[in-house]
Order: sequence, then structure tokens, then C-alpha cells
Amino acid sequence: MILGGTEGLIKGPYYDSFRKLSGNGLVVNHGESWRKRRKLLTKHFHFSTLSNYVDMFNREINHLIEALQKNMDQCVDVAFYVRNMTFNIINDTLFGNISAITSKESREYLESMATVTEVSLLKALKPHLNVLWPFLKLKKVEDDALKKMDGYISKAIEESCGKHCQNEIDISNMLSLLRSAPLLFDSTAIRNEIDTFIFAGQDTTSTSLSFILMVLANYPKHQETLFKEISNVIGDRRTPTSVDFTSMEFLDRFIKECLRLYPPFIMSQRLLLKELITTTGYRLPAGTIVFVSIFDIQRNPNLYPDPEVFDPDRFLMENVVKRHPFTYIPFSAGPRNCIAQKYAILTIKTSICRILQNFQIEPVTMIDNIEFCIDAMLQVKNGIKVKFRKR
Ligand code: HEM
Repeated sequence: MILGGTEGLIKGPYYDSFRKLSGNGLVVNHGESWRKRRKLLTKHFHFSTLSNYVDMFNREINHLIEALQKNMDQCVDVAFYVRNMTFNIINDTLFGNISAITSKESREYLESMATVTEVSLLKALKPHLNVLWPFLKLKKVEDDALKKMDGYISKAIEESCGKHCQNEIDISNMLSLLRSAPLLFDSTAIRNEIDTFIFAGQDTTSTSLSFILMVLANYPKHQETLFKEISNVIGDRRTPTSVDFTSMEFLDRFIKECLRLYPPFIMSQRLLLKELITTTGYRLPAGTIVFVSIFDIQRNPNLYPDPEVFDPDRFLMENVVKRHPFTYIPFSAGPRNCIAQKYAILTIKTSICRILQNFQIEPVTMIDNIEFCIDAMLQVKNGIKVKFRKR
């Protein structure tokens, strides 16, 4: 009722501190402004646009593979490599192919975003800090990081416009799409939306990929099954296309089971504008703040027996039909679900195929020993480490 209905369309106060990062971008916006923007931006993630992305994904994944080859047989902290790749992919998606940005500037942007996210999370968890904020040293740290991010976005927008914005609207270039609707997006709104998409898309995808690599390393039998499926479908060709994925049934179930156990975005929060009475008779008055714990729902033993056991068969069709669709919500569900779900899954599938075509993965971080820690995304204490061996 909360995710699927209209009562829970507004995000709760937990999100307020993230407004510094993304203003009134799509994640925190609401009402008519959100509806109109969502409608326009949905075009960008239409299936026909998505298939064009696979070439770009493959190009960026080549760089990841080169970097991993240099570190073969060593203990590798996967987040570092994967984050760079997902950041470059999102940049290409937002700005088209631009070259003026150096890898140092990208790294600084990522570091600044991590600082601002950390500070925002701190303020969300300790709201009293907002009152003291102007007097704290952390304010300067936050302001400096925001300034660096702004400089980066300005430079990227300037180059992208010079290269791509003079012609007709190109819906596969998000900046061009945003600029095509000046009444909806003035220059501040454009920057807010760009920050939103980097913020919403970067860490979520890289966190998912890091956990998937950890799972692959820990379950060699599943890794082999997946490799055989990839070899059967792609054969001798080097790079997958979006059509190939329609025949990779195990890959699909494997990723779903990973996102069930390790959803990067662990909790959503909503503010109820109207009273809501649940089917079991609870009365939630208007103004109630509702936490929806994605992590707990997906590990609820009543919905998933032996929830901690990794079993991709849970996503065989005959098992899926027995569950309510909202028992599996790594991308949330209902009108405010993830706008880029198909895009993210395509990024993940392309990356996993290419990585397994090149490497065997061995565990360093053992699943039985991991400890989760609180962050904006699901995280493991001490990071996720694996070894890549030549296949
Ligand atoms: C595996 C990767 C991803 C996961 C697990 C994920 C998960 C989610 C979830 C759970 C929400 C709902 C948040 C809430 O209730 O507050 C959401 C919303 C959103 N996501 Fe994703 N996401 C992923 C990738 C991406 C990517 C790659 C992008 C952009 C390129 C993106 C853009 C957004 C946006 C803009 C929203 C807000 C939609 C709205 O409220 O209308 N996400 N995502």
C-alpha cells in the first residue's frame, strides 16, 4: 500500500540532508514537478535506447579488464576498480563521449561525492547537527567538496554542450534531453538532476557489482555454471550484445539472488500525507514516517525459507509466482521505483560476462565472515577482496 499507492509518494525527512547534494532532483522531488520530470526522463531509459548503450559499456569494461590484468593473482579491493568503471559509464550516459575531463578530476569528484554523502548521512542520523552546522569545522569540509563537484559538472556540461548540444535532441544523451525542456529544467535544475543521477547510479551499481564478485568467488560451482552459459550463448565472440542476455537465464537468476541478499540501497523512507489503514488493521495517521527495510524484507524467513542460503532457484518462474511481487524490491517498487533499473541490470550483465570471459575469481573475503556496516549503501567492514586469475 505504501510503495504501490499514491499515499507514500513523498520521501521522508531522512532525505532532506541529501538536498545539498542534489537539490530538487528526481530522488527527493515530489508532486507535479516530479511527475513531469519523471515522464520526460523515462524516455532516456526506454528499451530501444538501452540496447545502444552496450557498446559504450563494453568500451568502459575494457579499461576495467586492463586494470585487473595488471593486478592479476593479487588480492584486489574490488570497489576501487568497479567504482571507476561505473562512474565513467554514468558520465558517458549523461554527457556523451567527452575527453577534457582528466582521470585526476574524476577521482577528485568521486572523493568529494563520498565526503558529501558521508556528511549527509551523518546529518540524517543526527538531525540536531543541522542547528550547530554553521559553527562546525565539517561545514568547511562539506563546502569545499561541493565546490569541487560543481567545478567538475560545469566543465563536463561545457564540453558536452560544445560537442553534442548544437544538433537535434539526442535522447540517448541525458544532458541534451534535459536541455530540450527549459520550462521543466532551468540551469540549476539541470545540475541538480546530473548530481542526482551520478549519486543514485554510481554507488548503487558499483556496490551491486562488488557483492556479485564476492558471491562468484565464494561459490565456484555457480561461477562455472555461469561461465558455461556465457560460452554457450556468446561462443567465440568477445563482447555480448543486449540480445544475448535474453538467452542467459541462469545469469538473470544469479543476479536476482545476489540483489536479494545484498541490496545496495537497504532502506527507503516515506512520509504519509493521508491516513492509511493497512489490510491487517493498523491505522497510520497522516504525517507518519514509514521506513521500508528492503534488506529485512528480502531476508524474511516467511518469504524466503533459509534466507541466508544463496540459491538462484528461488527465482525460477514456478517459485516467483508463489510470492507477492513486492517481496523482492532491490529497485523499490511502484511509481517511485528506480527509473534506471533496466539500464543498471544491463550494465551488471555486460560487466559480469566480460569479467568471467577473462578471469576466474577466487575468494579472499569469505561470506561466512563478513560484517555489514552502516553507510549510505550496504557495505562490508574492511571492503570486499578477491583474486583474479587468468582464464
Ligand atoms: C543496481 C543498481 C541500482 C539499484 C539497486 C537502485 C535502487 C534504487 C532504489 C531502491 C530506488 C528507490 C529509492 C527510494 O525509495 O528512495 C531508486 C531510485 C532511483 N534510482 Fe536507482 N538503483 C540502481 C541504479 C541506478 C542507476 C544506474 C541510476 C541512474 C543512472 C539510478 C537512478 C535512480 C533515480 C533517479 C531514482 C529516483 C526515481 C524517482 O523517485 O522517481 N539508479 N533506485
